[in-house]
Amino acid sequence: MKKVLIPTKLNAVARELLKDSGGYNVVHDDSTELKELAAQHPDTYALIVRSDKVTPEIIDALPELKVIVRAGAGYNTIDIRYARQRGVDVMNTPGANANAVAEEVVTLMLADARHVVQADVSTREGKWEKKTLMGRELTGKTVGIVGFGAIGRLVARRLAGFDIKLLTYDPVLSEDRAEEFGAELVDLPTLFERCDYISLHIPENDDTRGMINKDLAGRMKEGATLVNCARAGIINEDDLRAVKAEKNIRFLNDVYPKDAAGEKSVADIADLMMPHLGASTVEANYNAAKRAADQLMEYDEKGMSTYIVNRDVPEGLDEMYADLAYDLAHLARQWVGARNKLKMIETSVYGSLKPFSDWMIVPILAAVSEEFDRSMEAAAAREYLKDMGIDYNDRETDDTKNYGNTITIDLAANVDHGSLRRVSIRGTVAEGRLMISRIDDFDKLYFEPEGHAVFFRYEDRPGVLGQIGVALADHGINIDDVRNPHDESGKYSLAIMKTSSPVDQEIVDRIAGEIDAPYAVGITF
Ligand SMILES: NC(=O)C1=CN([C@@H]2O[C@H](COP(=O)(O)OP(=O)(O)OC[C@H]3O[C@@H](n4cnc5c(N)ncnc54)[C@H](O)[C@@H]3O)[C@@H](O)[C@H]2O)C=CC1
Ligand SMILES: O=C(O)CCC(=O)C(=O)O
Repeated sequence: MKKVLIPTKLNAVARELLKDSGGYNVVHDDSTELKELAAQHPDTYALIVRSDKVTPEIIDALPELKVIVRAGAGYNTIDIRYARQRGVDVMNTPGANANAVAEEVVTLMLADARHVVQADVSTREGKWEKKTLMGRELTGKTVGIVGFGAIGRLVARRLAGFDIKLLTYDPVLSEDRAEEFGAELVDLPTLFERCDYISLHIPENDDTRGMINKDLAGRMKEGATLVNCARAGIINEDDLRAVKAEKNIRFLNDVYPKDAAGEKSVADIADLMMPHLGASTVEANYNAAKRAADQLMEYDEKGMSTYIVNRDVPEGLDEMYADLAYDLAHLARQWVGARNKLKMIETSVYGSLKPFSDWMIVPILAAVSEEFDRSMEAAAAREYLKDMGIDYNDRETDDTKNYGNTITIDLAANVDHGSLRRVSIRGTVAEGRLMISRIDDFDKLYFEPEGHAVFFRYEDRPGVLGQIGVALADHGINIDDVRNPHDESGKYSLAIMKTSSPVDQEIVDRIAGEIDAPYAVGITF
């Protein structure tokens, strides 16, 4: 029998379903530390967790481990890359607890607007504070939802009865799809400027960490409300602190860097705090537990699952080329504007990579869309592109061009006034290193996508490189490497500089303004 370890408070339905199937020996213990349980049960085959941290140490302590099921949505607490290295599949149960979070968001908004917590305390104290506890109505307000996935969409539906004006921002959402939910698709700064309530429903990852920064918080309307029932890391807490008092912003919060008792660093800026209760309803706990057990049994029956979030590269493909596709697409995405709506992806795959051209959409999509992970499947990627209204074309390629094993990725995205911004980037692997060989008309670049870099495309003239160098130095940023090719016409130059530290896009944009560079990107590979 396969041993399943459930080291967390999870509805008993998971345990019962697995036991009843006759194939599993289930250890369900929510009072012992996971580390200790791992030491006691080294023969564990499957681990079912909630927000429990699954570190390399835990994975190493379980040599028989084959699968980890996250009974929930966010898997930022599981080291999925290390799990992959160890041949461990990781699944989540997307959507299973979405309604619970959506209801929590509405609860927080109303509770704050009507001072429910203070009113209860003061009335119990014998006070009668009708004047000071004057509330506000949610009806008719403008609400912005950042991240229009399972939870974001349910928040929209649950709030529909309040006759709100709904705005949303999600880089992979089409206008038509947003409209189906009665939402207007806008860019992130617009959403922050126009909304009375803003609710965050995005995953925490390398791209979203610290995303809610001084610039965005500073755009909020006086007295507007920010709700975070997603993950703590997506807000730059100090930036929010800096603008909160000045703008009289309300901040309603469910999530923290660590799921544990103790002082909370946001306590001084949060107007309402919950101990990560978003998914803590009887219904959600049941749904997520049942889904975890069902998915595990289905995985064992079929030997695979569409819910795996850390799938591997196909057999025969050198993983470096998957990394290359990812890096090329990552740069292309920044080039066309990370927040601009993507309209088209085209690829040309040459040489021995051709048999994998179909699959390459997986790392490409993972690089351009937060909703997609490199571990997902090509069929899911194509479904996803259709859903999002993104045209995808894997072009026929001609090997007589002698490009060797190269990949070209073209992206096009809508810019503000409805026109398209396009870029074409080609790369290869040489001497065991990833190489970017071409960006649009700038050829023979042989640039290694590693560390931090800035790119500026400008009309060629003397002195520009110096100007950029001085501007970076003003911010304490050192330049480690410089390329400065001209395009075929000789009219334009591309400054590529590797930098000692990341360069905020805000700084990049400022320098771009100074040197009149319409295309300017700061990136970390
Ligand atoms: N407080 C709680 O107890 C819970 C919190 N969560 C958190 O909520 C997050 C969202 O959950 P779901 O809606 O179920 O996930 P989901 O995967 O269905 O939706 C996430 C959405 O965010 C979008 N997105 C990704 N990056 C973005 C960006 N930079 N800007 C705007 N949109 C972006 C994606 O395109 C996607 O549509 C989870 O990742 C998890 O961290 C989830 C469940 C419970
Ligand atoms: O299981 C929980 O209580 C946390 C849920 C959550 O944050 C998630 O599903 O991402």
